[in-house]
Formats: sequence, structure tokens, C-alpha cells
Amino acid sequence: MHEVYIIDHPLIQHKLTHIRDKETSTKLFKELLEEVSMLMAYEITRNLDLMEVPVETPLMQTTGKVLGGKKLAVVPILRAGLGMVQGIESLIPNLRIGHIGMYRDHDTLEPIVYYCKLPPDMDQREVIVVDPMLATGGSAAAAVNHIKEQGAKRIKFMALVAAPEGIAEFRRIHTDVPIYTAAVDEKLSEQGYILPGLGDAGDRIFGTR
Ligand SMILES: O=P(O)(O)OC[C@H]1O[C@H](OP(=O)(O)OP(=O)(O)O)[C@H](O)[C@@H]1O
Ligand SMILES: O=c1cc[nH]c(=O)[nH]1
Ligand SMILES: [Mg+2]
Repeated sequence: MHEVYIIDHPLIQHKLTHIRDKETSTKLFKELLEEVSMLMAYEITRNLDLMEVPVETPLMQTTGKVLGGKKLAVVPILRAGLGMVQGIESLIPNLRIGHIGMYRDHDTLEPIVYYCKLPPDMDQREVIVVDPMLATGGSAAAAVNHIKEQGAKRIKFMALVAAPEGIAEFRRIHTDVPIYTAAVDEKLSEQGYILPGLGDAGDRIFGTR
């Protein structure tokens, strides 16, 4: 069973507090989410494999290290996951980006796949699935199911905020996928919102409130 990693770097926690604030504008919300996603990706990728290569500095020949392991792909869960891509992309060279569209039926809260386009070689890649919110866990679990069906074997899931209920549900279904989050909040509301949370992430990113 894989772990839940809480990335509690002070800069991430500082920015997360401003993201939660209902007075934060759409523009600032988006910028902060990108910054936090970059900082989280920095932590998540700290175990990437390296290989040695020769490099010639202006002064002499030496040996350096470059990324040498599996190639990476990031897969945002639409819509809100899109708000995390640019921050990650700015950090990771040669990143491939897949997209999976999920929405929750407002009455049943059941997740529904409405779009999926992934790189063809998913079995060759280390995959980071991103969505700011892990609420009931239904969307994330269904998205990862779908991505596994396309061949992906090494997957990590990254959320900004997670509810205990969502963590439990996701781990019940995907024992092989570690969860990385900046915060585990108190609980879900009866409407399936994370409390205290930050509201509807998609609406706050795209200004559709
Ligand atoms: O864990 P769950 O209970 O499944 O809820 C989490 C999902 O809900 C939100 O998406 P939403 O359905 O609001 O779609 P959107 O991104 O288009 O706003 C969020 O971005 C997650 O994808
Ligand atoms: O609190 C929540 C729960 C699901 N989706 C969101 O965007 N926010
Ligand atoms: Mg939404």
C-alpha cells in the first residue's frame, strides 16, 4: 500500500492560504496555483533517475548528470487540473501532456469521463495525474483507472487539497499509486465539497462562479 505524502514546505503553505481566501481574485488564484504546482512537482520529482554524461566547461572536460530514467507525462483532470500544468511544465524538460476530462454528476456525484487524449507510449512513462481537489475520490479513482487501461504502470497522483474520505477511497482502489497533497482537510460537506477547502477549483480558475 503506497503512502500519502503531505508536502508542507512553508512557501507552499503560505500560498495555499491565499488560494483558500475567498477574496483572492481569479488572476491571483491562477498564479498561486501554478507556483504551488511547480513547488510540489519539485518535491515529487526528487527521486528521478540520473545518468552521467561528459560535458566540457569553458575550462575543462568533466562529467555531469542528466535525467536518465523513464520519460515523464503529466495528465491533468479537466477542467481544474489544467491550472496545475504550466507550473509543472516550467520545471520538467521534455514533458508530455495528456488530458482526461471528468465531471461529477451534480445529483449523484458519480464521475463521468467526457474526454481522453494521452501520449501513445504511456507504458514507457512515469505519469503524474493532477487535480487540485481530491474530494470523494471518485473522479481521481476513475481517471487513474482509465489511464491504467491505456497502459500506464508507474503513476503518482497530485492534489492541492485532499479530504480524508477521498484519500481512503482512492487508496482502497489504487493501492499502487502514491498520493501527494499540500493539505489534508477536515471532511466533506453533504454536497461533496471539501471543508474548509477552497470552493469549486474549476470555477475559481476560470472565473465561472
Ligand atoms: O473527488 P471528487 O468528489 O470526484 O471531486 C473532485 C473533482 O471535482 C472537481 O471537478 P468538477 O467536477 O467540479 O469539474 P470541473 O473541474 O470541470 O470544475 C475537481 O476538480 C475534481 O476533479
Ligand atoms: O471542494 C471541492 C470538491 C470538489 N471539487 C471542487 O472543486 N471543490
Ligand atoms: Mg468544478
